[in-house]
Amino acid sequence: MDRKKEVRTLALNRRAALSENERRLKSRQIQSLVAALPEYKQARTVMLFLNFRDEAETTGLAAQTLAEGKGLVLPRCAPGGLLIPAFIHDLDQDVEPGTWGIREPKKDCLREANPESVDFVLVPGAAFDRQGNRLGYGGGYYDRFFARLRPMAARVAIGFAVQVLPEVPVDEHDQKIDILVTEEGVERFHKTR
Ligand SMILES: Nc1nc2c(c(=O)[nH]1)N(C=O)[C@@H](CNc1ccc(C(=O)N[C@@H](CCC(=O)O)C(=O)O)cc1)CN2
Ligand SMILES: Nc1ncnc2c1ncn2[C@@H]1O[C@H](COP(=O)(O)OP(=O)(O)OP(=O)(O)O)[C@@H](O)[C@H]1O
Repeated sequence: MDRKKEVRTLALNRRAALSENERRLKSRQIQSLVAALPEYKQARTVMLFLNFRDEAETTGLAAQTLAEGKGLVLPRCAPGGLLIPAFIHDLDQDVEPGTWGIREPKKDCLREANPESVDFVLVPGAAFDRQGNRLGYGGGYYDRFFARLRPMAARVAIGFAVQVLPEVPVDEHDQKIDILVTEEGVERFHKTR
């Protein structure tokens, strides 16, 4: 647990050291790479997250997803480490700051999505390695949520290259991602499910 905390802090500090300009440029590259993935192109229902703190920006990708007529799902944080996936149709009107100040689907008009209907999931993270492991912020939200997806749904993490480390610590419950996208390119991992 302490090891995870250390590695999380290290990676988040590296991310925080990027300038606004670097972040904007790299975020653009990351979003283009994601949009070019066959898994994204083929997806009818896409679950993204809207960036907070100094994460890579995802708003452009969300706008593109809506413009392409795909179903856009965003997670809402609920007690117990639970994520509620819900459809949104308008990035301004259907979104409000949730528990952690993250922009999430409005609580009073939640149009819940069945996790089984999601084809593509964009996954945030604090640190990643080249074996498909990911370390989150410690909420366990995504590890719990992965269990509710169809096995064939694509789990695609994004982050800046400075967040990729030789090895991140993992526990029994940690689930692997299928693809990692940074501004430097796309890495695919062997699906074991
Ligand atoms: N944009 C975005 N949305 C997301 C995530 C994410 O990483 N990025 N999540 C990915 O899972 C979930 C939110 N997870 C979060 C987990 C922890 C904290 C947080 O602030 N934790 C405290 C420490 C709490 C403690 O240790 O008791 C902190 O960091 O100060 C925030 C969000 C769902 N939505
Ligand atoms: N599938 C699960 N079922 C029950 N508890 C879980 C599950 N996954 C994670 N947890 C619990 O959630 C807490 C946080 O886990 P962990 O540190 O792995 O989160 P993380 O991967 O950093 O976060 P996230 O998945 O939100 O990005 C731990 O206490 C862990 O035991």
